[in-house]
Amino acid sequence: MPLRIDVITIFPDYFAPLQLSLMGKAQQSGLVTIAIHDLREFTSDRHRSVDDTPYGGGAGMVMTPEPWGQAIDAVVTDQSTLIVPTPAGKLFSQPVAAELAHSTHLIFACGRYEGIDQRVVEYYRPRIDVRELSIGDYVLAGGDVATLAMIEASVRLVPGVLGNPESLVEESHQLPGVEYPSYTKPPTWRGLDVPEVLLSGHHDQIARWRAEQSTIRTTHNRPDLLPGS
Ligand SMILES: CC(C)N1CCN(Cc2ccc(Cn3ccc4ccc(-c5n[nH]c(N)c5C#N)cc43)cc2)CC1
Repeated sequence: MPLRIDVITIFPDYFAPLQLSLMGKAQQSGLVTIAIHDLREFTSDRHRSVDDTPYGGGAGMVMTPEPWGQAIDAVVTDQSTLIVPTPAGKLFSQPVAAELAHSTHLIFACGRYEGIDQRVVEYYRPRIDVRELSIGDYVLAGGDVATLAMIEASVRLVPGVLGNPESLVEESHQLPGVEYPSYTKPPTWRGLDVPEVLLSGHHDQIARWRAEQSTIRTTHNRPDLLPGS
């Protein structure tokens, strides 16, 4: 049963990259099907409007609920998970990507402006799994880029999508922290040599060196990922 993904957005062209590379191959192989829907196709007024002023005042505009209700109703099943990207969401992570990779049907609601009327989440929450997710503590102009990131992170974990599942095995067994530095040919480049140990063929020494390098990089770049932090 392929993973089905429906993306609802006012900028369908944002998702053209999903036809390329690994995501494109995943679709061609039938492991994943991805459909992009223009929210404005679900409006009923002449101007195809999707936003209005916020109740209670405040800056900007809020996306009105009805087009979202029409669009989600057009694709939803009882197996659906509705993902709503938002700065206020729970943090998206590799474990969440693994959960999404094993879903049956994902619907991504890509908001813009100041967000989507909260009643959309309130309406679907009693009916299907609804997840408000954020990809990080910085502010984007909408949910489209976040959706691209979450789709790529999740789809690469769908069994059969990655040509070399070995890289997933290594990724999953990796010690907490960031990965070690990687090198390839040539052995010397602009006077810089590949670390000698990597050319030695001593796999135990290579593994030890890589673990040390991971710890050094994690300590420097991501001390929050160190064990016990
Ligand atoms: C007081 C009141 C008027 N302010 C109202 C706006 N608040 C913050 C605010 C700022 C910008 C946007 C733009 N936007 C629209 C839909 C949407 C979806 C995701 C994201 C998003 N940003 N960063 C992430 N990691 C995200 C994810 N995932 C951003 C989105 C939405 C929301 C700040 C408070």
